[in-house]
Amino acid sequence: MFYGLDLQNRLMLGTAQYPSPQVLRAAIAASGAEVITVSLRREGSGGAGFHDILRDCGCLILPNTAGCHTVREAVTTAQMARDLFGTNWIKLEVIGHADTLQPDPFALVEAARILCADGFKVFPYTTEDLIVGERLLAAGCKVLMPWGAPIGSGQGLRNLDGLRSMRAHFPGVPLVIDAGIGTPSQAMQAMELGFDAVLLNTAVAKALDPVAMARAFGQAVAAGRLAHAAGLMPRRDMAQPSTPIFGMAELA
Ligand SMILES: CC(=O)[C@@H](O)[C@H](O)COP(=O)(O)O
Repeated sequence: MFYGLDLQNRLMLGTAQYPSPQVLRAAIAASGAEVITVSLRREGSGGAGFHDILRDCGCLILPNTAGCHTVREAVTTAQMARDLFGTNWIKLEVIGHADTLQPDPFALVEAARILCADGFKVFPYTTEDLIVGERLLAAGCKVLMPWGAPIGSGQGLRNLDGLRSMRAHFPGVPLVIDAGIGTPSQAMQAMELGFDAVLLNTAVAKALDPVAMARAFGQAVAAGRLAHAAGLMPRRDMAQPSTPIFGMAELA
């Protein structure tokens, strides 16, 4: 549940960098996504076509504060987004470093505290750091969005151990892998690990065929979720025959 909302489709799709509004529209439909994220800047510069897509696609809009570097910027952007989109959902990004676009954990927690107190349902883009996660929950967040890898890098789940620990440490908290996913198999891996959803943008928008790629990601996320629910076999160091050995011919 994401702030009381259950989602059948666990792929959340970004809406930036598509070759055209038509391709964006078709990619959203092909992905099956029920939630799309929109930056306030993009909304402002997207034109009527973009606005129509947001209105007609039937998806929930998760506005984001992409590009914000300070608490003040992020909080103001979130408040403007609430007015513009008529939702109190906000994907909170407070960027701390220009090269890695990694979140500033201190500013993030502070902005989350202010926005939660103001009635927002905050989806904070964070790292896999457990203490920062604890602080975000204490600030009022009910969902955490750890990064897979730096935004736009396509590196996948870069700190697998850290993400596994995070999943184990916050068993009841919806965790969404956000950013850095480059291939459908990486998205599937996140879901197999028990993450609740995957948010991505660049891998679809910059594909040669974004519509086909959106479909591939939708299917991968669904398959990973199904596999996790089905119970994956434990890994073993040594071989174990999968065919029973009784009944073998005895050679005298
Ligand atoms: C669109 C958005 O919110 C991005 O900031 C997000 O984190 C996606 O990252 P990728 O583009 O790496 O998928």
